[in-house]
Amino acid sequence: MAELQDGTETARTVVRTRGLVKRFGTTTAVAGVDLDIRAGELVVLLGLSGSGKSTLLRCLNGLHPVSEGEVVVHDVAVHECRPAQLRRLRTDVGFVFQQFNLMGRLTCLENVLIGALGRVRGPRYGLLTWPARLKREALGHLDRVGLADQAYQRADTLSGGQQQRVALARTLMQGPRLVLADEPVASLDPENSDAVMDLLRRVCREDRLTVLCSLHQVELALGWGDRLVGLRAGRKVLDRPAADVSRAEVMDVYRRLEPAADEVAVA
Ligand SMILES: Nc1ncnc2c1ncn2[C@@H]1O[C@H](COP(=O)(O)OP(=O)(O)OP(=O)(O)O)[C@@H](O)[C@H]1O
Repeated sequence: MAELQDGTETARTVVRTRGLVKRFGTTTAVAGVDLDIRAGELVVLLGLSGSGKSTLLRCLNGLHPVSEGEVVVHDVAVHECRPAQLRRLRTDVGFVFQQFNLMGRLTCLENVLIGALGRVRGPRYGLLTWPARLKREALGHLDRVGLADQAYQRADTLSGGQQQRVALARTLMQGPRLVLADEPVASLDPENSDAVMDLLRRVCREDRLTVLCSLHQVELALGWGDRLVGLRAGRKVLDRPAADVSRAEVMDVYRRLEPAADEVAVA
């Protein structure tokens, strides 16, 4: 938190992009986005398929090098980072994927411990090779996501919702200050989607984590986001507190692009 001259506190900016452009060949996926995200916010990224949500998320932790513009995360200029600096930055930035990316044949506990690989030297083969304090910590994270009883069960025997909660526990184990979640509930039913969003919201509040999460479901976005950011064809078309946004305004983000005049078919 930064302190203002009058003594009040203002949340510090965790993510700042200016004129962010990402091109893939002739496709412009992100077309000049300015974005500021403050510590402790849960920001939801909305937009049609192909509007640039995943690309924007991946530019924030350097998974995609930017084509133009600036990306600053935790005061690190990501657009100028060398590979070693990017690796360091990523220990501070968790990434949650739609498909969980768990190691199915490993237990839930081992999967969570993978989040601590950056904190130990050398590879680990099996539970016995992990320090007891890290195992206790991992069990604590599993408990927090409601899966302590499944700690020694193979991850691929869990339901999709449970697997995503294990993936969240693994992210928490990493100890990040920023979590980027790319459609974390896209393959879950409504009940499990709510459970995962509730968890994201809780870690955001309790640990003062900052979360940027892309979603397709308008109701979830309105229900769980502090702020909604809408993308259309790579441009930011909405950026407001969720409490001030109507459903109709969110639906407008999903409006199909009008075809250009010269593309309109003539009979
Ligand atoms: N690695 C890539 N190579 C080439 N084009 C890409 C690549 N990644 C994304 N694109 C293109 O960039 C545009 C934005 O894609 P992106 O995946 O960011 O959209 P999205 O909003 O996340 O879509 P979805 O909701 O379907 O995941 C699309 O036109 C896509 O085809």
